[in-house]
Amino acid sequence: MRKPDGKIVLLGDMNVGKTSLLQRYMERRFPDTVSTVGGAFYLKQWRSYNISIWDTAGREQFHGLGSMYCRGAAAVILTYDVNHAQSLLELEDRFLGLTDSASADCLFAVVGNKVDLSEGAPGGCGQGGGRDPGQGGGGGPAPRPSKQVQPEDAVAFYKKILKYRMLDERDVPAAEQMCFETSAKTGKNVDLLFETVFDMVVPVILRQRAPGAPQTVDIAGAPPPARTRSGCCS
Ligand SMILES: Nc1nc2c(ncn2[C@@H]2O[C@H](COP(=O)(O)OP(=O)(O)OP(=O)(O)O)[C@@H](O)[C@H]2O)c(=O)[nH]1
Ligand SMILES: [Mg+2]
Repeated sequence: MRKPDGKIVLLGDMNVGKTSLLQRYMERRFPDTVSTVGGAFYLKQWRSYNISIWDTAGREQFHGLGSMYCRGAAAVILTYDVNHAQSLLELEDRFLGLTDSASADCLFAVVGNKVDLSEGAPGGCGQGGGRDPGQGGGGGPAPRPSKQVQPEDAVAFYKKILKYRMLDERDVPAAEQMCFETSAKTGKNVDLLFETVFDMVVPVILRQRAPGAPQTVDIAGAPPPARTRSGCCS
């Protein structure tokens, strides 16, 4: 098997729909999923490039693996559930630090999944939460959760990522281009998400391959990340 030319990693809390998004894109379906153990990857041929896409486990017990999966990544897709505000906060608190091992010019996409659940919901009702509503219990239709995270919250988080990575807004794709709202269930914006990221990752791959390009730092034996990064998003 040919070695992948570049790597994309999906990160995010458990149950936000990382595996479902990947399966929707790669297999064109929305099957039942089980919570991911460790990680798994798909290979995608995009133009003449071979891209690996890594699905990681959101469960806390696998957290330590995250930075290993991110090592040398050309893009990271940070995923939350639009009906569960805590899942966006978790990206900042738990997952962003894992990207220290990614490529220096790694791209970031911020993805709010499960928009189908709150579409048409009357404002202010429901509790949101990480689990899908309507899975048994009670009679009659389950109330729709209210959408807890708005696009501007995702844009604000994207800007925090840039600050954390010490990147200038002028040197990276605009927040509006890299923040998506998706539904793995209906397929909404799923192709747009992955194909935008693939297109943007190609120049990163080319830069990584260019003669004289700085090589990805192997952090296996490296000291902890620079102090200046810790806590700058809070
Ligand atoms: N309604 C709806 N449900 C979704 C969507 N995406 C995922 N789900 C459901 O949410 C649950 C969790 O989905 P997964 O894809 O397994 O979540 P995950 O982020 O991979 O979770 P971990 O592997 O534990 O980190 C499953 O019951 C999915 O069917 C979506 O877009 N809409
Ligand atoms: Mg999963």
